[in-house]
Amino acid sequence: MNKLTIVKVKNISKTYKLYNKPIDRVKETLNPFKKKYHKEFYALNDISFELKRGETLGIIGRNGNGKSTLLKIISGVLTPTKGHVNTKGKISAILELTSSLKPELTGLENIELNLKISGFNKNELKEKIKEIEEFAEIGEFITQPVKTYSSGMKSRLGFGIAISSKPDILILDEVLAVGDFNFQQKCLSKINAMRENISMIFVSHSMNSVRLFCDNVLVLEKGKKVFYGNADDGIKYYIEQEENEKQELNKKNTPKVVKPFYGDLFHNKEKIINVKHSWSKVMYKLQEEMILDFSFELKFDPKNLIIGLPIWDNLGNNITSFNSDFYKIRLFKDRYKIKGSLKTNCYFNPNEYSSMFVVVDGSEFLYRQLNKNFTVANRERVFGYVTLNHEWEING
Ligand SMILES: Nc1ncnc2c1ncn2[C@@H]1O[C@H](COP(=O)(O)OP(=O)(O)OP(=O)(O)O)[C@@H](O)[C@H]1O
Repeated sequence: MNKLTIVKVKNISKTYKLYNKPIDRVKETLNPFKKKYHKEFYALNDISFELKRGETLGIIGRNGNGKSTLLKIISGVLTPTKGHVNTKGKISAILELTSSLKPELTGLENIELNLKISGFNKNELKEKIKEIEEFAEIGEFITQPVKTYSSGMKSRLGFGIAISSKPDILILDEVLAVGDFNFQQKCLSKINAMRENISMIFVSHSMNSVRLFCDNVLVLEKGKKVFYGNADDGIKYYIEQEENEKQELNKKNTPKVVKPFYGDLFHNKEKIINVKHSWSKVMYKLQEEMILDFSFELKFDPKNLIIGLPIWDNLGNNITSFNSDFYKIRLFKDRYKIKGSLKTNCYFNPNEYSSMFVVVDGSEFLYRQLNKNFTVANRERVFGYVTLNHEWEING
């Protein structure tokens, strides 16, 4: 191991046997042919890195990706299935702040016990106890059994004890996630003051703390090392990855798109030709003016011409429909040439919509074809599917 290297983690893997049913474990033990009834689960998969003196390494990753398992292996609480860890000097691990505390003993007795285990002599003890007492701010409860403490008090005491043992390697697992703001600040400044003299491994979900303290970052994903290097780059990598996953999840969670039921598409070319219809834009914002321009020619004399414009959302719900009875059409040579537009305001929720251009004469369909889809994109949402143009009149 290099002179400056304090922790060397080499090809660490930790596997667990996963059984579908508890009985499978018994079956496996009793099977004369050593038949396997379990699946192998990799909590950690071939992890290697080195930590140098004075360096702080942040380990980040989402829940269940192996961070705590790695810390436990480095601090000797767990043995790896494969690989090995070499460490130089004294390790103090705060895996669970309160795990080192004995509930029946008082705060003072707990401090004393831990300091003795850490090898402090009688002369040093008094001063150290005072230091921890001051840090933990337990007040008169320091002479009461720890089982009577609040969780915040236990955390303060646990942290105080752990850092006072003058470790060479300090391992911190989410310590800053507990306790109130003041306590967190106190821990942070204590950690900061110790940084230069010791090596630290630091698990946190707070990217700010990681950015503040860590030189390097190890990103774990499903037990694998997916990034190791400079803290800023590591955080960027992690955040980008999280964003991508969120997007994937959103895609999965979006309801299955059902093809809207439009009825049969239809075009009677004997009676209607040169039909054009299009929305002014493909994307609208809330309240924006929407225009559908249309034109067509009729090869006959209509009795009661109606243009319809039904609209569906992406799930096939028929949101609304515009209808126009109109007669004012001008005979142009042998044809009726019609040109017009429908204007409305966009009061639809953000979504993708389909609409149809329908021409009917009395009860006879002449034309039923889809327009190009339009999308409504805005941050604000309306209540329900759509908001209708309206005015309130309220008299007090
Ligand atoms: N004793 C065990 N038996 C089986 N699986 C285990 C055992 N201990 C941990 N695991 C699994 O190993 C994986 C890694 O767990 P670990 O606690 O290291 O994750 P983590 O990244 O620290 O998560 P968190 O951020 O939630 O603390 C998880 O999927 C967990 O369910």
